[in-house]
Amino acid sequence: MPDELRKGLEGVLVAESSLSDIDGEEGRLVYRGYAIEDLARNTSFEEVLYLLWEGHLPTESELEPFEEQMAEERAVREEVLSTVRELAAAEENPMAALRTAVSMLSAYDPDDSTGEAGDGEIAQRKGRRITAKMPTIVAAYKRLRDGEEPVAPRTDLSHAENFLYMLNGEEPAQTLADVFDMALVVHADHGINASTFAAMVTASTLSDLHSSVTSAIGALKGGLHGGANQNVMQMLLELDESDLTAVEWAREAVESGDRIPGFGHRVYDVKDPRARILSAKSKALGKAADELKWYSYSRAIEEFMAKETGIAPNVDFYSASMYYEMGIPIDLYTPIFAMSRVGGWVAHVLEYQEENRLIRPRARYVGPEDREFVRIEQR
Ligand SMILES: CC(=O)SCCNC(=O)CCNC(=O)[C@H](O)C(C)(C)COP(=O)(O)OP(=O)(O)OC[C@H]1O[C@@H](n2cnc3c(N)ncnc32)[C@H](O)[C@@H]1OP(=O)(O)O
Ligand SMILES: O=C([O-])CC(=O)C(=O)O
Repeated sequence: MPDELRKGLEGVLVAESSLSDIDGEEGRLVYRGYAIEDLARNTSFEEVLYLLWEGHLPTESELEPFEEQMAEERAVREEVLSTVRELAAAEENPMAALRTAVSMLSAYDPDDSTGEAGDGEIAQRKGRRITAKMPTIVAAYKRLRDGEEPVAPRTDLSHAENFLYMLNGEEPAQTLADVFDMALVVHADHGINASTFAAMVTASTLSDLHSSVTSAIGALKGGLHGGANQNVMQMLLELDESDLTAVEWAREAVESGDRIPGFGHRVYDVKDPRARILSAKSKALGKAADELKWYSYSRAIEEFMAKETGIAPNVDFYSASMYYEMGIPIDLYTPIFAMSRVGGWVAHVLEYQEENRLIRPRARYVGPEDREFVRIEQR
């Protein structure tokens, strides 16, 4: 029995992985050896999915059928949409609605989950279907919640374009689709983060992929993980409503011991490279719309935090103002994160199951010992 306790599993190695690597001291992130900056600038989300799932960047002749397969899987059955309708009517949180709907997809998946146990090919097919369908669920939820009918997916648009089309009922401007596609690229994988680990823990019992992804969505939802992007925007809105400057706001929060959402990271000691990429986009979108307020608040908070605490922004900090500038409702930011991260969840499950071992850590028992049992009538 080991005696060193690592709360939060900090620094514990649980697996070997060739998917993504993080240099937390230098602020570098690579997917399968490619720098995130190069991927963000030059690849589509579909190419990144292919990279994560197949191990190499696709050639044009590999990418085309892959994109077609993904596009053909976008439609979601009426039974699932009708549950989404009920959840939207009940004002269920959209991450919770997504979690429920993804779980429900399992019932209609052509691959039977009973025979799945550790079968990589089945998990890969399911991974493709779940990834293709998640944007349809998120867009349908948003439209139903707004009293509109869902827009059916199209197969002639990219993953990013099609999501924005289903969300707004019209084809997006190319510049917006490109920014959104880049956001999907930079959120797709990040080592053994909490939601990926949740997916792996579930997979390690030889459960099915829908269960893994459902576990992961639940883990991503929390404010210490993916849910922080929504909290960042709520904070910026509250700051805007207040009489304080951004620096005064941040100082007050830090002095009262509050955590500023979008700051700090378990692995990075310096600025998250994704925050660098997203902050440039947030600035560019703000400039184009002649509304730099959200970016400027964010910059001022970043500068204050760097000077006063040395704590740097993570991926969730600038995605918030960027999505806001794109007109995306705040409570969809985390579901959008999930629409991208599902690529990493599936890849890690597939990789882990190649040499699966049940994940089962221990706790140091600190409860009472040797108590005398007393029957209920005598207690
Ligand atoms: C996609 C993602 O999941 S990225 C992370 C998204 N989450 C957030 O942005 C929420 C805000 N951030 C945090 O709560 C944390 O930084 C986490 C959860 C991300 C990482 O937590 P941990 O690795 O456990 O760091 P830990 O909680 O030990 O913090 C270390 C120190 O930095 C401080 N700190 C960490 N984050 C913040 C923050 N956002 N604001 C203010 N102080 C902070 C802590 O108070 C602590 O200080 P102390 O040692 O004086 O007590
Ligand atoms: O790696 C982490 O712990 C959190 C994170 O940034 C991510 O999941 O993208």
